[in-house]
Amino acid sequence: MSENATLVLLRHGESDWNAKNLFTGWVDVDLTEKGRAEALAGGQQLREAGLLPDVVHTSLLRRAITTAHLALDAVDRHWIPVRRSWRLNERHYGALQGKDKKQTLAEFGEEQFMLWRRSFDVPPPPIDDGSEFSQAGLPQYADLGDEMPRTECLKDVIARLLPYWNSDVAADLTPGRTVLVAAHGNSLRAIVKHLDGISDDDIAGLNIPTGMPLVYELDADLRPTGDGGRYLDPAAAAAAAAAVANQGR
Ligand SMILES: O=C(O)[C@H](O)COP(=O)(O)O
Repeated sequence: MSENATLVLLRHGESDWNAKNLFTGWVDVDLTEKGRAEALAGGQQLREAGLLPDVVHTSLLRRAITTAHLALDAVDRHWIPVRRSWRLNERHYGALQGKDKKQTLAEFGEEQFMLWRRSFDVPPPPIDDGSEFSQAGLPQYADLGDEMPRTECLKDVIARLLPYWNSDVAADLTPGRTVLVAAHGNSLRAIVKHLDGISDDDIAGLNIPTGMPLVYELDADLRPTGDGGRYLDPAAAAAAAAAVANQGR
């Protein structure tokens, strides 16, 4: 048995609002048919690579939960334990939730658009609790109290995600086991930044494609071995990540 643990990071398949090019954040939209197919394809990639998850962690958002279910169904691992946490949710996009990315770029210009979308520590304006795209009062977040975000930057995501990573995910990352984390573009950027030691400036250039497994072998200290994370289909992942980078243009 390997002395390493295997981590599989999987961003949800294309969502309804990904397809419409809308800022999504914590708005609980579903997958498109293309997104469902991406999730199944991600599971088939795991099967072909012989990667059989022993436990799965997801956010509380249906696009990640459904992606995990479809991918695990494709690899006959639908029966494994599942753990869910808001700490794996997508970055809360504040008052940008529901707004068109192209219109936002046109209205606020390149610098402000990129600051809100990809800077490390500049959050969008907070969302009003009365907004139709606010999550205030939803039962799944009832326990958050004052921790309930109204907007987040990537630094905020890292601060609320790492406690879960260091406790719940780390506890499952034992030698010889495979852990699937089905989450979101920015919560996975937070994990990759942590694992790869990417600087606060360089992280702006990292984009995660939908539905494509990113695999790490982690040592006993949960540090990546070898060359770090690897996509099972690197060429397709690079092309899809470039498309994510160009959203709004
Ligand atoms: O929440 C969203 O809008 C997307 O899932 C991530 O969007 P981004 O790639 O623009 O951060």
